[in-house]
Amino acid sequence: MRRVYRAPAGRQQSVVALDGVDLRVDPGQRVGIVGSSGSGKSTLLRLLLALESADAGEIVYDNRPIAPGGVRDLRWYRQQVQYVPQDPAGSLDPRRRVADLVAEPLRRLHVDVDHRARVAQVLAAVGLDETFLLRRPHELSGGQCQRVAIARALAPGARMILADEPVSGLDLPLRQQVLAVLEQVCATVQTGLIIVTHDLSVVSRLCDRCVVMSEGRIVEDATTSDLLTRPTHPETRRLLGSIPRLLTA
Ligand SMILES: Nc1ncnc2c1ncn2[C@@H]1O[C@H](COP(=O)(O)OP(=O)(O)OP(=O)(O)O)[C@@H](O)[C@H]1O
Repeated sequence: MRRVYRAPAGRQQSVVALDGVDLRVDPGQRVGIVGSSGSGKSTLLRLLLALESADAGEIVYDNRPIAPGGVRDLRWYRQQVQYVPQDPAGSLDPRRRVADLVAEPLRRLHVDVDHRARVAQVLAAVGLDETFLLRRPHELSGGQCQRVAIARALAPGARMILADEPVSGLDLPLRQQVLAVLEQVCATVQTGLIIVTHDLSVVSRLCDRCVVMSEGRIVEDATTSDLLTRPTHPETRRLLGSIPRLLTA
């Protein structure tokens, strides 16, 4: 796949955000996408979410090509592939209650299940009991907001969760809590995960596979344990060097 952002008239050069990216993810796989700032991670995620089109190449899911389009065309895909944003507090409508926030994708995507039961089920999966149903986002901690965001993603029955730096805005104890929730959810609900992060320790905890990006290309793609113990690309070694504790683990 290739994605180029054209320069506005009279401005600097176009940016090649992705070039020659070829990624196959199997059902249930948990893949970390790491790389330095500007390496193309978020662009890849936006393409996978069908929010933007590639200039060359395509996204294929279950043998069907995916392209940005109308809500109706993409409804089935949006049910299967859901997004957890970086800033949960900012992404949750402050006026709505948790029950309503989690039910919203069920309504929008016309998911034919008992909405009330599904909301309770996914909230329980992220460790929030019914006392949270009537709270609004300002009555939640950052970690609880992120749990609600994960519950929202799970609600339509997603088979794959795409997350962009889902714990980077949280302090250390909350990061650990949310990582534990994601870990547990992936294991119990058996959903796949593609997680964009700067942090290899997040990958080592959650992912069975890791893809390293540099300047719009995939420069290394390996099992997490191989990547952490036998990195082959200089960019991977550089990223590992920024977390020395992992090198000695
Ligand atoms: N809408 C856009 N218009 C122009 N250039 C863009 C746009 N979005 C991204 N880019 C450029 O594309 C390249 C890849 O950006 P991208 O956000 O995908 O990187 P990233 O690896 O996610 O970075 P970060 O870790 O800082 O979020 C960068 O050079 C960026 O400046």
